[in-house]
Amino acid sequence: MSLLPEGRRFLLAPSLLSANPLSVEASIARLGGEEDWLHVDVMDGHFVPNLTYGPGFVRALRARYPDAFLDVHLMVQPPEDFVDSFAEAGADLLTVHGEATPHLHRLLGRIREKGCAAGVSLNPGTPVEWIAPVLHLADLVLLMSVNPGFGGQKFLPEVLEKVTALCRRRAVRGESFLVEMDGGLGPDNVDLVVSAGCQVVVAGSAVFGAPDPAETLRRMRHSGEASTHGGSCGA
Ligand SMILES: O=C(CO)[C@H](O)[C@H](O)COP(=O)(O)O
Ligand SMILES: [Fe+2]
Repeated sequence: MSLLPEGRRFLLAPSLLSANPLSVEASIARLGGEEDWLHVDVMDGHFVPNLTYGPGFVRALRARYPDAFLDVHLMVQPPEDFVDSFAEAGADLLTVHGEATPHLHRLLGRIREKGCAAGVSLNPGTPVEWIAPVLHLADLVLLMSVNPGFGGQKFLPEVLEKVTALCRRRAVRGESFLVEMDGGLGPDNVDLVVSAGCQVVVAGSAVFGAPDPAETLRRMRHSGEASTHGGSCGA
């Protein structure tokens, strides 16, 4: 299964972490329908030093936006305890951190059994070799380009090497996972990550902190589409 619609080079996933928590609907309306996915950051105060939403938030999003693609980024430990409830709440994609469980192989299988696409994420300090044995079970790899826990941090360019390594491996093995980048992204650097081969770009503060979030997404789309392909790794 590929999550990338035919003819699309990359998708934009605004992160609700930077939306106004008192008026999430109004924040989503300000995206003007320019978003491809809605990125939902779930934090447990244990795997990461911050707290956000539970499955009830995803259930409410699903009820209000039945056609939205809900990209749920689980920064929780152990993720095994939460996969079923977020799947049943209506997530489309559940991404778990490779660092958060010794049972990644079993867990990715469980996510698919629950009817969701399965994603695996890595912190900036974790090498891609860590997840090599499970890549055939993944629909998406989410590379953190900041240390997880907070929005508004600076993009760490050293993670671009991981995109190159993953794209090479994907081509050699004929695998189909997408590569998503998350953290410190916006109109000024989307071209860099799309040309490196990323197919999903998350952006929180750059979108919701802008005077016109819809226009910011249009600028990001234009910049990413105009970027040059990065050799054999370009999407
Ligand atoms: O997973 C995350 C943080 O752990 C967020 O998705 C990410 O930080 C997005 O925010 P910003 O674009 O402001 O960096
Ligand atoms: Fe995220």
